[in-house]
Amino acid sequence: MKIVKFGGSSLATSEQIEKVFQIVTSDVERKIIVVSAPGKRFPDDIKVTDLLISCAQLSLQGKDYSKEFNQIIQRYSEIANGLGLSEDITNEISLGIELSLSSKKDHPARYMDAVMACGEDNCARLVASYFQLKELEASYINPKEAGLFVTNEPGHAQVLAKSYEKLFELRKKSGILIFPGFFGYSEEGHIVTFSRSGSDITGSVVANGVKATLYENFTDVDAVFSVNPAIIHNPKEIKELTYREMRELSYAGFNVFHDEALIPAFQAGIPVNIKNTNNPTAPGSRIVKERTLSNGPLIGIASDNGFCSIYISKYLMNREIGFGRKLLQILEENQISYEHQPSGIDDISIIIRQNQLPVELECQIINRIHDELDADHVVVERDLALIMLVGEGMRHNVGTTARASKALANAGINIEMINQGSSEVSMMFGVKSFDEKKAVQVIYEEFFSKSVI
Ligand SMILES: Nc1ncnc2c1ncn2[C@@H]1O[C@H](COP(=O)(O)OP(=O)(O)O)[C@@H](O)[C@H]1O
Ligand SMILES: N[C@@H](CC(=O)OP(=O)(O)O)C(=O)O
Repeated sequence: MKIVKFGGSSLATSEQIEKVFQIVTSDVERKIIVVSAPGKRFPDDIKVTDLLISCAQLSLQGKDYSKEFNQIIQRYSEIANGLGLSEDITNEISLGIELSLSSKKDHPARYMDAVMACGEDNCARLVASYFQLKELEASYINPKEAGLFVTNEPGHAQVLAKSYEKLFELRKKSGILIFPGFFGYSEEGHIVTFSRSGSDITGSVVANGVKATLYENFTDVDAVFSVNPAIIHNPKEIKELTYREMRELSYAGFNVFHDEALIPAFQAGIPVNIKNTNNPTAPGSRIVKERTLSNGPLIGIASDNGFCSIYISKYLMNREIGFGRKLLQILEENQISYEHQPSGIDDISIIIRQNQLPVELECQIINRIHDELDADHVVVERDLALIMLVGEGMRHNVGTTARASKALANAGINIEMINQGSSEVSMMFGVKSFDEKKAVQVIYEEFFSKSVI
């Protein structure tokens, strides 16, 4: 049994949904179909999820949301008409979204989640109706009925272990099941969404639950590329990569697959195949436990910006028991999570996402670090980008750091920080955000211009 997830780009129009139908019916193993909400039809288009967010925000502020609401209904209506479905389904969708928008607002984050989930939920109902119209035995399944239970963390749900046993029972259901992605239910019965792009997580969780043989993730590119195609034109395709490599790359900026979506599939040993809805016969990229190391040290280079570092130095920091704990406690008390923590003998840098550190908070934190830890220097550096070099081959290749730093130096790019991940499959360079693209380009040139992967 295969679990097949289709992303927003694969559900954006009726023509795309016809492709989905062809793909599903071309393989009898494709039994459970996880769908996102209709995504962008063209680069400047707005995803249905973003329109729902706008509606919910306006509604929370007591403002008129009819313009955005009509845009949403228009999207569903065009799809339904294009697929030859009756007007009834659009009317039902309209009523359902209106009902959700007029529900209780006493818990805004919970309200937002319930409205956002309408995107996937209605898309699943629509796809199921279309499959039925085509005389396929297919039905919509609600995540609560299926047993997808999650933590009560609005916008950041995590699956509860008890879901897996319940999801296994889906194997007994006949016909094709259309499962809405992106949300589950808390034990109290509330709708809770995963983080953005979280339908990938639903697919992985369901694949684990039913012990699928394969998790196919259909998107709009032929493969996972070794670098973001927005930075390098026509980059090399990755045929096969390990779970660890994909986790590092998606965390660091490859938004083709959600970084939290690997663990459930990995735990059940289920391979993931990223494929293209617009070119389904292309083999795509396979994410597996182990791969043969035929290429050079790297499989991919990812990058992301919007980081800052808090640099702290204090003579004999290495001998001071509890220094790190006290430092992290200051962050914890300010509800700040950190991403990396490169350190030396007398100094340490804490890398955090910049949006967690408004300027007022920065001053307070600097003062506390000076006062409570008696630090010699505390410096906050903003607007950093992190360039992540990833590859299982790094463990067996000497000189990777030297090659990357030489490429950066030749391009006149200053390295703000280097961090070798303890997993030994990644290495991170911190550069100024304005150097991000150039840094990725020169490192790509150094490692990929002649290699075969
Ligand atoms: N390294 C990469 N390989 C492939 N695609 C990438 C990579 N980095 C970023 N992307 C982008 O990810 C997009 C697919 O992800 P997404 O937009 O979430 O698709 P979907 O609508 O299927 O969920 C691609 O169109 C591509 O622009
Ligand atoms: N629709 C949700 C969840 C999702 O997974 O979407 P997509 O498959 O389009 O990335 C979002 O936009 O976040």
